[in-house]
Amino acid sequence: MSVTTGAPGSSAAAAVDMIEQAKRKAAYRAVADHFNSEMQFVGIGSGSTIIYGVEAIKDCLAKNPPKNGRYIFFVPTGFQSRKVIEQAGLMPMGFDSLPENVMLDVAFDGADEVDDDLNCIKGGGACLFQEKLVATRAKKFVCIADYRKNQTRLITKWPSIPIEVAPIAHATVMRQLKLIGSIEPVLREHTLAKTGPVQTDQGFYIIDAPFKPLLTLDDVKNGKDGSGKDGQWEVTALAHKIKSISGVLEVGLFFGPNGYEVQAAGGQGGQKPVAAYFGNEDGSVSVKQAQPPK
Ligand SMILES: O=C[C@H](O)[C@H](O)[C@H](O)COP(=O)(O)O
Repeated sequence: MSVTTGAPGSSAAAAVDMIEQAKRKAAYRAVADHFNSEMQFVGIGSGSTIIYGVEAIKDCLAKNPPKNGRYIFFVPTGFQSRKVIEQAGLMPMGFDSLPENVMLDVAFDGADEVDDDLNCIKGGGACLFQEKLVATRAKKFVCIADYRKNQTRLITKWPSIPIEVAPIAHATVMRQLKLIGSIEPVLREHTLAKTGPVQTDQGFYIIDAPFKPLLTLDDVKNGKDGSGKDGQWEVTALAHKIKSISGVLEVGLFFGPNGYEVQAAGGQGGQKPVAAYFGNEDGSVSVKQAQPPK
């Protein structure tokens, strides 16, 4: 996760403040559109933007508390996420404690980049495995981000795909990634005081794998070749290819049918969001959304 800072009063500080305001605006809109106090189970993602999502939920509950002393359970996607839930005074529930047949009413999360088909790159903050578990357990998965994440294709501004790997397999996975066209994948390492590889909540490593900008399904329908020839991939094809490498726990591409489509076909949730909210520089919010069921 990159964090830009600047001296108070400087133009860098003003830019940071504008980005934070954009995230907050997007979060409040997303929560207003997709959360209410009658819900019972809500997924909470990871990163800097979801903090505003939880703030918006807390504000909403202060105005409209659940009736008859009922609790809403908030399911985290990792350590940081659980702390955010606890610090807001909300009730956390571990993913593995969810009753068997229960779906989350909604799950909110950030994203590193979102394309025009609502495919996402996630894992910039080293969380992606639990995020995918939670997203696919939700009736609707909703992303919140700022304008920098809103792109036509993935790997436009965000440079690489985070991939969670078993430590023992990291070198062999990196070799495989190069063979399928990744341009110099790197093992993510700590950049501050501690040295060594970043470890996820599962004790795994993260490889950041750059690729050429990814094609959408529309690009393929319009005749472009996304099969990986010359390292040019369509999102879904690449996600399956990476997931099939031994040693990969999860890939930070959220793709395929969204929750509405999966449920219409008799399944549970989907890993692609049904809506993504982007706070803009001018204070407005842009929304990309899938067609809700009739
Ligand atoms: O690993 C981190 C998660 O996928 C985050 O949701 C994603 O990186 C977005 O983070 P942020 O809200 O800090 O931009």
